[in-house]
Amino acid sequence: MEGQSCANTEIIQQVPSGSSPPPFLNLLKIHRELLVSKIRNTQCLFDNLIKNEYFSTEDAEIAAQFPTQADKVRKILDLVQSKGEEVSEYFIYILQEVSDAYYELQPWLDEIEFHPSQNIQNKPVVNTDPVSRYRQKLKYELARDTKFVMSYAQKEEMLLEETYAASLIELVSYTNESLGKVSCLEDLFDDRIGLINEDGETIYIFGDAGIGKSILLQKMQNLWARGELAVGAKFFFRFRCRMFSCFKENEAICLKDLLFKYNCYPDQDPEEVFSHILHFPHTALFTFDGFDEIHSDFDLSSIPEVCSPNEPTHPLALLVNLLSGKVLKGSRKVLTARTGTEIHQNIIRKKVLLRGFSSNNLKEYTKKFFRDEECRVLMSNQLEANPSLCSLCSVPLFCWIIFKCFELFHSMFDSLELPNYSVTLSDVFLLMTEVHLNRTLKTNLLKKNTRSQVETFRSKKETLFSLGKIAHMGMEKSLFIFDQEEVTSLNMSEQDLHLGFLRTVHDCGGYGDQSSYEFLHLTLQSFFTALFLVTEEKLGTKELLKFFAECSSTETAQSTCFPISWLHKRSIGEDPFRNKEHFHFTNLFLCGLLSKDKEKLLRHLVSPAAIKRKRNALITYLLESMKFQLQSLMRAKLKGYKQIQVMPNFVWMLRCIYETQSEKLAKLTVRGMRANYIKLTYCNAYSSDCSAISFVMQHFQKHLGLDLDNNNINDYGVKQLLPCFNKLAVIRLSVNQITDHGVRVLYDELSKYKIVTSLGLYNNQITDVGAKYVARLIEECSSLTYVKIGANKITTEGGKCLALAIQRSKTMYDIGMWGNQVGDEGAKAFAEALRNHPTLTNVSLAFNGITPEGGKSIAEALKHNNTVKIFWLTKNAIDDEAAERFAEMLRVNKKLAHLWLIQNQITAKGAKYLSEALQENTTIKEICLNGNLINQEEAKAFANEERIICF
Ligand SMILES: Nc1ncnc2c1ncn2[C@@H]1O[C@H](COP(=O)(O)OP(=O)(O)OP(=O)(O)O)[C@@H](O)[C@H]1O
Repeated sequence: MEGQSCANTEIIQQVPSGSSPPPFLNLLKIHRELLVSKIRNTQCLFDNLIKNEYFSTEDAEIAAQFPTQADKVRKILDLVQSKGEEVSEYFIYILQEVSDAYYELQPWLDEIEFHPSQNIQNKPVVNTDPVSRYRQKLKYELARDTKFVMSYAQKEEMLLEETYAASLIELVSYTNESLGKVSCLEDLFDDRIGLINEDGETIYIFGDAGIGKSILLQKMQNLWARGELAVGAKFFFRFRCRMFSCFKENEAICLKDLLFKYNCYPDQDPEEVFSHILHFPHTALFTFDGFDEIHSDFDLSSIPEVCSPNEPTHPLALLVNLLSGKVLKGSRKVLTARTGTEIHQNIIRKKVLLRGFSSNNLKEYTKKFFRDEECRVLMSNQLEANPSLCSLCSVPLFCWIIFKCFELFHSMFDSLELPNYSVTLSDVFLLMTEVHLNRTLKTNLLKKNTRSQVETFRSKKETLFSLGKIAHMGMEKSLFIFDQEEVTSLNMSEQDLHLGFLRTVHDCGGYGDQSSYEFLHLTLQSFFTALFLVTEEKLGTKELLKFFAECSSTETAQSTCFPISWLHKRSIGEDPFRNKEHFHFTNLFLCGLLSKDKEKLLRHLVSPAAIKRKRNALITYLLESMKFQLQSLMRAKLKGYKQIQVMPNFVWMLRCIYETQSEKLAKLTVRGMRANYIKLTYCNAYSSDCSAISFVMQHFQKHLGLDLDNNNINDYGVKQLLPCFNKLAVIRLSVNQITDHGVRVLYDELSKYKIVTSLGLYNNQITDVGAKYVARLIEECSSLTYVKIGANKITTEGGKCLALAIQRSKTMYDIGMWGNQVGDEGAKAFAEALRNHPTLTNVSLAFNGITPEGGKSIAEALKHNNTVKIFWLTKNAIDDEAAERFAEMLRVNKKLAHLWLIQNQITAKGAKYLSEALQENTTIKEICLNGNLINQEEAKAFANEERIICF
């Protein structure tokens, strides 16, 4: 040590005074052993030193003849040091520049704060290290190959960057209990979370078909290639598992072949590269996609226990050895498979479950998919409008298909102006089927798929039949899980089973070790059942319509919906609360598949005669059923209207009619209604149902009342009503989810036709913006006399606009504002409207934050009003002083019949004013003071005045 510091002093002393070049030679001396242990590649040093004439070829030969790498490095260091400061500096510069080869020395370079002089920086350095050259090649190829995502239908390419959205990734235990969420892809390799088996080497990612396993691996590969996956991997090898089952049984390859021949070949010195990988296995990362896709007769139990990386073996055995760590122990492996694939527990290090899109992920994906904001908003509304579509969208593949359908619809609507073109659920499912069927073409990576939908369906006819058969068999028995025997008896091929419509189910008991299957989504089983009903050539009418009968289990439904006796089938003791959605969906798809425009496709699967026969049977049935249902509905007569109140089942009927896209059926339904006021309240109708509702309602000849109160309709739903606005005289949409945008649509449409008399918007999400549209409607449509817009988010501003519109209107009869926040200023504006209004009869400003000040203005205005009969001021802050003004008003006003002052702050004093005033007023029928500050004892004072109600 002492000697060393002496030598340093000596060197430093040699530096000419006035300049202070860094002591590079000295650095090489001090850190000699570190350099010897970390420099693995000497060729690159030789190449650069010779090229810059710092070394002669003899120098290189002398150093190269040493048998070990360490001795070679020692000799090089000796030679470099002997040649002085500049060569030493250039030597360190090589280490810095070829960072790939000397990556282990990068921390050291940081530590010594190495900054080469300008002279040295001007000297060239070439990277001739085969390992780092190989790494660069891997990076380049992966970056190139992962830049684009081929769409599932294989018809277009999209940039990964612009396509990928995060999804729900969960670390789980062997038994799939959650161990935490993965927030970034590095978490997958971090042993601090989700480690379940230290000895396992494989990170096992699983999830359903189309959930995003492959794209997740692609994202991982792309990040690595761009240097953005900080997990310390120097080499990245990716494989599709299906490749391993393409070999013949007697074929054998060794690890080197697998890496180099079947992945990426090193341009220089493969031996050195391979030996580097063998020496540093932890720097290699593998991804194996789709373990479920391996189909081979190869006997995995025949894999030998001991294995060497150099020994050729069957590729499948090599895969298993890699995954289990018998070959290249310490390397990292990521394996994906569909849910239900059997993987040996002992090879698993971590288990990762892909759950698809959360609602936030879905929003992000929607943003990426639809660049155009208008389109994006429309799509989001549609998803909100349709819970069955929305639930399908948690599976990214389905989401993509649904978005594609929407895009198509939107482009047609915009560019070709086909306002009548509508996408039905059957359209979406047909596209979904087409995409899945095209999966089999996935192997051909270079060729885009140009097959039409017809060709795809025709070529996969048998597969569709098999799937239809199994779905139908299950639907008949209410069976959703199929065992191997059932599958075999229906001749389902292995390939059909793995197309992605079915998934394997485990732990369902009773089936022993054999696999069982279920459809990926229950609606898919319904769809295939319908497809079976349509494509089974000889199927009779009874069989065809069987599931309509299944939908009617309760007495009411049975007696009201289904008039055809042979369709009735209900065993005693059947559970009336059984969920019937899958039957409803089957019927829905049956209607869709038998619609006229699907015939072009389906006649390739079944004869046109059979389709026609079935369509006729279906239409006849729907008509009879509709007639029967309508006959038994509750009917009432309102002023000028004949009302019917329909049941939730009726919404399914409308959905079916819409799916048939049959105008004739829609017209006949309207005729059969024999009513012009349709009450669809509490029918659990969603916005998407509004398409079906307007598809039928637009055929009314005259004005129509449509009551959709208490459903799940949002702005999107309002838009879907577009085709029937020209008929709507009464439109009630209270207790739904309508915002200002929906109100804007209402204004635009209703003001065009000016026939609306009554508008119900109670309990929605309307703000002052929406209130202004309603105000304009009141002003512009003298027909509008009845508006309920309470329980929204309207404040003073909106309140004032409404009041002003009412003031200007010569026809307004009823305004309901219960539960907004117009406050005193709003109340004053309403007071102005009341003065001498010619028609206003019912007014509610209940629960609107009105204090005595606002109350007084109203009382004052009512002195000058001769139309209002009922006034609600319930739940405000009216006190005795204001009550006194109301009392004064009652001495003058001779029209008001009901004054509601429930839950205010009136005491016995205020009540006394009112009671006294009644002596001069015979028109008022009641003043309701319940919930004010009057106790039982005090109330006795007004016992003689029946019209004062305190309790
Ligand atoms: N995270 C995601 N972001 C954007 N799109 C996605 C995402 N995940 C999946 N997709 C879409 O779904 C399609 C199917 O995904 P992917 O091929 O990764 O599914 P998979 O789980 O590997 O399915 P399979 O088991 O059928 O092979 C993709 O082509 C893409 O359109």
